Amino acid sequence: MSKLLEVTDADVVYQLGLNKTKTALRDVSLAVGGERPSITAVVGESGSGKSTLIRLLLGLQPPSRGSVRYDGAEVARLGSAGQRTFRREVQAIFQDPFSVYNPFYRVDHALMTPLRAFGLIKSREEGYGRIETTLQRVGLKPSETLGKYPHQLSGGQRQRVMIARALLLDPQIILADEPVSMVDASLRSTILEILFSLNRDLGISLIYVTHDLATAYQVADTIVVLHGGHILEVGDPDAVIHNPQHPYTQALIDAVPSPDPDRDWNLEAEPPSPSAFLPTGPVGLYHTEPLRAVALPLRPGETPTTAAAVQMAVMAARPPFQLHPKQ
Ligand SMILES: Nc1ncnc2c1ncn2[C@@H]1O[C@H](COP(=O)(O)OP(=O)(O)OP(=O)(O)O)[C@@H](O)[C@H]1O
Repeated sequence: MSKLLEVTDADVVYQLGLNKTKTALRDVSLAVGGERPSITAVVGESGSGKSTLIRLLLGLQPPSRGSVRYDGAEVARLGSAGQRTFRREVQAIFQDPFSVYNPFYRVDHALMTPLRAFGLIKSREEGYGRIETTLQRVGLKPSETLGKYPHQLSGGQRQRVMIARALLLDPQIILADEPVSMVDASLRSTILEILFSLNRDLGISLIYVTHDLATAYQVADTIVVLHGGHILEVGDPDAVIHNPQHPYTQALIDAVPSPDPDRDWNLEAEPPSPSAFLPTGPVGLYHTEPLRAVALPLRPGETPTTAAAVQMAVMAARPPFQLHPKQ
């Protein structure tokens, strides 16, 4: 059982001028953690209020109405010891890890500093021991990572170092804000799998904030659809995808690139290999009729669709289907 982070009936209203306000979130309620470690995906387009929600959950933005509670206590009213625990146990991973690093320090510094700041280590050696174990946990080789400056790492490595940095603090909850939007398509599923394993193996609850319904479906056990600062729909991924209650959710589903039966493919030409279009790992097909299929990343535990079926979907797809062409 992990600690519960809970937003209840919250509004966030920004003051734009003397008489002008902007309501970025209205009547939002959301709970993460508690009885069972969970993965909640918050899906919304630009301007829907995702960043505001993250700031609210991190205690960086006070609600204009309603409450944000962690382990039963109002976050805004936590004393200094409570604040410290909250800041350690609720970690965030942002979309552009480069902006989080100080370019003048080696990554060791980014990893050691929080360990020292929270008094979690007694010596440099102990720190390096924990750092090396944690880097391995996220699939990085310490010998290829430590001693490097941020610009000497790939985007995917930087993002994994950020996940390691969060993990070092032994968090209860991780808020991941578009964690895969800036990494190479072929790494996307690897990073999502790492996040998924933190939940499955370490019991960490995750909030995965994204504009991408497909990856939300892939990892989450609950999908929250945010639009214009409102939560329009909440449910388990299958219910949300197969039986959306709100037209906006349907529009999001429709926006997932799908095959176009009218597309005139030159069948004389060598058909493209599915892997050229779908490097994010095995896929499942939604509508199984030929030429009407929608390929989405597989969720853990699902059986992959046969390569032939994927090939058919790819052949029938219009260009936007090539969402993640190999670089
Ligand atoms: N500090 C602020 N002052 C005034 N308005 C703001 C402020 N921050 C955000 N907003 C407005 O609140 C709304 C929600 O913004 P927010 O950044 O939370 O959305 P978002 O879903 O994260 O968008 P994006 O994906 O583009 O970052 C937007 O209309 C934005 O212009």
